Amino acid sequence: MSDEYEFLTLLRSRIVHDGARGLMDDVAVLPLGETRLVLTSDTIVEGVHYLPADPPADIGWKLAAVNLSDLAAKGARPVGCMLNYALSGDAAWDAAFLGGLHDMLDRHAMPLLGGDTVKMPAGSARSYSLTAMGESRGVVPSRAGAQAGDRLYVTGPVGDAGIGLDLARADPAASGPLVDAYRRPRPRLSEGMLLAPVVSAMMDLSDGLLIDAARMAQASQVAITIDHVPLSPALEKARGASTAVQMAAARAGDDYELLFTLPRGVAPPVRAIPIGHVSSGAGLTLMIDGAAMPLPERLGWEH
Ligand SMILES: Nc1ncnc2c1ncn2[C@@H]1O[C@H](COP(=O)(O)OP(=O)(O)OP(=O)(O)O)[C@@H](O)[C@H]1O
Ligand SMILES: Cc1ncc(C[n+]2csc(CCOP(=O)(O)O)c2C)c(N)n1
Ligand SMILES: [Mg+2]
Repeated sequence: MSDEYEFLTLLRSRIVHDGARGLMDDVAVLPLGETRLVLTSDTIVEGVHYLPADPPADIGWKLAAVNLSDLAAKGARPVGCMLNYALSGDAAWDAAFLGGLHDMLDRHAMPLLGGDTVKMPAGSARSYSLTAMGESRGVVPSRAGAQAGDRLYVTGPVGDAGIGLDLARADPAASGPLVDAYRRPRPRLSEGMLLAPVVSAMMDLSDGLLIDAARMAQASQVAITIDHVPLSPALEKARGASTAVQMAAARAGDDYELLFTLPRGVAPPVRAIPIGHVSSGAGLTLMIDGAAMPLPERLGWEH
């Protein structure tokens, strides 16, 4: 059991408010008059979520994108956010970070409303947090609604960011679509809004397809089978499409695509790739090229 899983289990035992969704979802949801407030908070840590040599504008972009992605997963419209910032000691670096943060926020009309600024002890790794608020006037899909018989989809291929991270680690000046997928993820907000009214369950892919699908199965109390690991042309060109490459892509994380289920016979209203199905029971099955694969001990990212 990971430290994170153990801590979340402890937190869950103390949760009493319905708005927390049992801490089994991407967000909290608070009814507010006619609408629902959708709340999420994500932190990125130097050396854990980004590389110290990553360009500051990309780090700011990524902080905004990972938070917006949780709103996308619930079909929420961004309404505002709060930033917790640790000064770098380099004013130009801080300005570039804010430039990238605002690039991403502006694309989705997300106003920055406030926050807090601190200084860290010299030499300590830095971390940045954003709390994002969205609103929804319709259904806010959860991870828990997948039903036996549903089909499983993803809004795009997985694994690009994982290879992008390897490339950026090897050469901080590396560029191209895979490095971009790692440094400049694109949260699927318009897709999420179109999907929210029709899906039975939805979440974003941050920790890896396998672990996130296993979480959806657990929250929905169903079994999920993945029979296709979708790879991008760029990834196939760089690494091929062997079983090992597909397995790595399914565990890599940082994808920020939407994973969702639809009743059989309902066509997705956005471009999406069918990757499996839901059945009664529990747990996750992975098929690659028609063969059931033993699941790796670690399905994805867990702290
Ligand atoms: N320190 C914490 N205090 C209270 N709730 C927490 C804490 N950490 C996580 N949670 C809650 O646990 C649930 C799962 O969180 P998790 O971070 O795994 O989801 P996520 O934000 O979708 O994932 P990711 O961080 O990979 O984007 C959410 O409801 C989240 O609000
Ligand atoms: C330098 C560096 N090393 C590894 C990774 C990969 N990674 C770290 S945490 C995480 C899941 C999301 O985190 P959380 O669940 O905390 O939101 C992923 C995919 C990275 N992005 N940067
Ligand atoms: Mg999420």
